[in-house]
Parts: sequence; structure tokens; C-alpha cells
Amino acid sequence: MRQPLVAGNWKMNGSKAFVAELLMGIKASSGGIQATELAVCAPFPYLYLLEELLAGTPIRYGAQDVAFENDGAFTGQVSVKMLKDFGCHYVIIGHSERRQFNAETDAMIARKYAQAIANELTPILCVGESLTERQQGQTEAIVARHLDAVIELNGVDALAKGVIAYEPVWAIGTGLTATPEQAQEVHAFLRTRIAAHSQPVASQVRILYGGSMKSNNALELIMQPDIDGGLIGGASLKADEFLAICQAGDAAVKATAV
Ligand SMILES: O=C[C@H](O)COP(=O)(O)O
Repeated sequence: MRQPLVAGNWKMNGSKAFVAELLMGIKASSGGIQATELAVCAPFPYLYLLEELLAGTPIRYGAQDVAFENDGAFTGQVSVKMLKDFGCHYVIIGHSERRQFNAETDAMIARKYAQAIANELTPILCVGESLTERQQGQTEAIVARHLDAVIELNGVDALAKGVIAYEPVWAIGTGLTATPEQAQEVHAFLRTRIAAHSQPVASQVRILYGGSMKSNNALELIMQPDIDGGLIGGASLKADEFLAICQAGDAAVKATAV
């Protein structure tokens, strides 16, 4: 089994006080998590707090977006180098909310992916279909398009330097979770598609599930053979709930080892 990763995506939530309290809560109880990797992805202004408060802990952190250029006249953008300057390990790329509200295209996302790996920042590449696309039977075509854009620009080996997150748009923040079978089906499709280019990369790359993952459904999702953890939105804003999902990662490892 690949090591599970449970990453929180705080989205546009928080304040200095909220972030400090949440991190203290996560730090206080994360010692019991043995086999699962923990990470949190914060809004840019709070990265300095993560650098300060997570120093000396195994908890990794990152941002939720990055520019596809390194520096220069790009008002409002934040570069990979800047994220590295604050000790970031991860960056979320191509989240559906950025595709939807910021008109990010597959080409832009592929370039962001390239910038991240060129600077040894680990991208978490999000792919996923909308409800209409699922109802029209286009799920596989959509996630394939999202994945292929990154492979075409960066080569398949680049996927081994990142993480993929399957996030069905209809399950994000809606309380509607994909069933373990629905999620596994898409995860297996993605892995098979990668295997057509490289079996070693397909075996190695972690594919997270995201979309209303909570403590009460995490275990059965992470127990699926091609689901390697979660990208958690709402439930990552409560330390207890987030840690309970991390514990589900540990429980999945334990159950698989038996
Ligand atoms: O990046 C995280 C996903 O968008 C999932 O969000 P959610 O757990 O609030 O549904």
C-alpha cells in the first residue's frame, strides 16, 4: 500500500487567530498518527504562520495555487520560489474552484505543474467532473483530459513527482460523497491511463479522493485499492475531524497489513 496522505485545503477561510488555534489543535493530537502523512494548504497570507508553528513537526504544508511564471510583471501572482521561501512542500494545482471562478485552463494548469516540479515543490493536481458531465457519461473523458494535459507538457515521469486528487465537483462542499465504488472506479481509470505510459509511475503515484470526505466515510474510501488518502475541504477546518480522517488513514494501513 502507498503511504496515505491526508491534506487539508482550507480554501478562503481563516484569520491569524483561527489559523493559530487550528494548528495548535492539530499539533496537540497528531502524535498518535503513525502511518499517514499530514499536510495543510493555507491561504497565502498565513503561510508565515505555518512556517513558524509547524517548525520541527512532521506536518507538511503548502499553498492552494501558484503562478506559471517564475517572476516579473504578473500583478497579484505568487511564484513557486516564493512558496519555497516560506517552506512550502505542496501546492494544489487545478482545483475545480480555480478552473470555474478563475478561468484556469488545462494549458495553464500544465504550466503551473511544470513550474512546481522544476523547483521541487510537490503539486497536488486536481481532476474531476461536474454533475452534468457525470450525468452525460463524460466522467472518464473529463478526468482523462485533465490528466493528459499535464502528461503532454511534462511527460509521464513528472507525475511521480506529484500527487493527483480526484475531486468530483458535485461532491465538493455538498455533503454528497461519491460512494467508495464510484470513487474507486475513477481512481482505477486514472491509474490504468497512467500505466499505459509507465507502469512504475502508475504504481507509485498517490491518488487522493476529495469531496465531502469526513471522519464517518474516510475509512471505507481509503480502504479502496486505488485511493491513497484525501484532499479535505470543510472537514479540515476542525482539528478533531481532520485528525479523525488521518486516523482512518492509519486504520486502512493497519487493515491492509494484516
Ligand atoms: O479540496 C478539497 C475539496 O474541494 C473538497 O472539499 P469538501 O471536503 O469541503 O467537500
